[in-house]
Amino acid sequence: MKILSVASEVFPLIKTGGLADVTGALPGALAGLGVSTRTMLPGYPSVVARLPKRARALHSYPDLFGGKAKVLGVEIDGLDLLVLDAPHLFDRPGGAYGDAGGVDWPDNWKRFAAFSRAAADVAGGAIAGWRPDIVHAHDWQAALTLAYLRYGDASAPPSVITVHNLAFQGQFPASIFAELGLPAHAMGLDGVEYFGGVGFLKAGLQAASAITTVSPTYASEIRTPAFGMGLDGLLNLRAGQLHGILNGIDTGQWNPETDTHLASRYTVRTLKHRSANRHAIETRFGLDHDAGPLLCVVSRLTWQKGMDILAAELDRIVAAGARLAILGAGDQGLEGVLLAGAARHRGRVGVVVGYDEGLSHLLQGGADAILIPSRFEPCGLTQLYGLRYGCVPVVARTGGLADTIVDANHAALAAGVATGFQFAPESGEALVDAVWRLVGVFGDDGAWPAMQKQGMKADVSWQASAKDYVKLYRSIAA
Ligand SMILES: Nc1ncnc2c1ncn2[C@@H]1O[C@H](COP(=O)(O)OP(=O)(O)O[C@H]2O[C@H](CO)[C@@H](O)[C@H](O)[C@H]2O)[C@@H](O)[C@H]1O
Repeated sequence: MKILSVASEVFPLIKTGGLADVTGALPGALAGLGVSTRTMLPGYPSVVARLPKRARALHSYPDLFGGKAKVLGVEIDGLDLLVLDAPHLFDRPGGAYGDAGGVDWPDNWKRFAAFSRAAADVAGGAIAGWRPDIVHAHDWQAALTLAYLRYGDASAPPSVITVHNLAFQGQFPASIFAELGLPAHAMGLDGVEYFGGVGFLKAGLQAASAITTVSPTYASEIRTPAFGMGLDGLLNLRAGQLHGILNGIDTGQWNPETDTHLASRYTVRTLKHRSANRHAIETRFGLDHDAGPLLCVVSRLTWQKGMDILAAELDRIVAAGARLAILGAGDQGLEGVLLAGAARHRGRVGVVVGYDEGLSHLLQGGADAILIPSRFEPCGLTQLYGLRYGCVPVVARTGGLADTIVDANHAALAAGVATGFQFAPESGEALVDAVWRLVGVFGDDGAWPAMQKQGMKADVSWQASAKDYVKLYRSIAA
């Protein structure tokens, strides 16, 4: 079976968050099940820089939304890629979605409409000798692919759309509709129209043969007004086609036994070797060297991730005897509050502002626990990395966090099945209460390593979920 995966981020070529991890790892897991994936992504500068000199142009456009464009076929790091090389849309400094200051590009609608147009062309057979059996679009940036297929190509292959985060919907004014090249009747309630404008994600949800999101709990949550972000009505209408398939992780990239980002590598049998990583973290974050629990955070600094809740509780977390190493970037107001907290608690709280893949591995490999106080979390990957690295997750009970962590309540501890700490509601009180519970278990040198080891035994690979995707692909192809 042949899949065309369409995504705006793919690790290791371009990553701003968890989407890239998933689109970079899933093809490898599917390959073992007899499913081959070609992944289409935009030709950002970081992607074009990785292309071989003579990458083959498999399809060309004299004019794609205002400039010349080509679809280049390459293989990089085992991924079979189709890169949309369209310099007028993607060759610019800054990030994938905005300038260096984080402000969204004003022509994002055009960039991702063009990307989707080209993906729909590939799905329809634009590349000689290759046509996919299924089109799998990820998030709003790829969603319009399915609308182009729905309104353009009667023989279009069946499709899946995966929602990695319903908070990002690609909502634009109605005035852009005329430039999308869709027929007039597409601008309707069951088409691309969304609250009077054009909704890219909405259009994809409407057109897809099947909808998935990245955990079973989030699949239920988004059917409620509290989590549906305006799309719960549509998702309820399409509930029969909505599936929650848990993310896995790339257990090759994330393996404490071989991870070159660590100061010291280890296995479930040599947990004591984590102490060198712990020491390296303390040095890097300017923290005291002591025997109390070292907590970490690896996160986008946003409201979704509950980083304001965390920032407001630094004093009480420090008072509980914990130290905290925070790696994050995002909201500049939050960066300031956290840096001020670190200045107030020298030696107890350290903050590194920025995006640093290697440091994120070191934190998982040396901190005792990772805090994830998200207000909502479609799946979450950092708790899965935490499990694999013996970095005990402390999570809000929501979305995929609720699905992947076994709370250390009395019964779970007694049965030896606990893998972390869950708290609810998503409040400062509940977070601090969970930290106190952690401090209690940390002081028990039987229970604590048992919990680390139990987490390390959890299956966080793609194995089970890749099978679920194959089942879904087969069911819609039939
Ligand atoms: N400052 C920093 N430096 C280095 N690395 C950093 C970093 N900040 C974050 N990261 C890394 O970025 C990734 C973030 O993963 P999340 O699961 O939290 O995804 P995110 O919320 O971006 O995406 C959405 O999509 C994913 C994938 O489906 C869902 O799991 C998730 O719930 C949903 O919100 C992890 O690999 C993490 O280590």
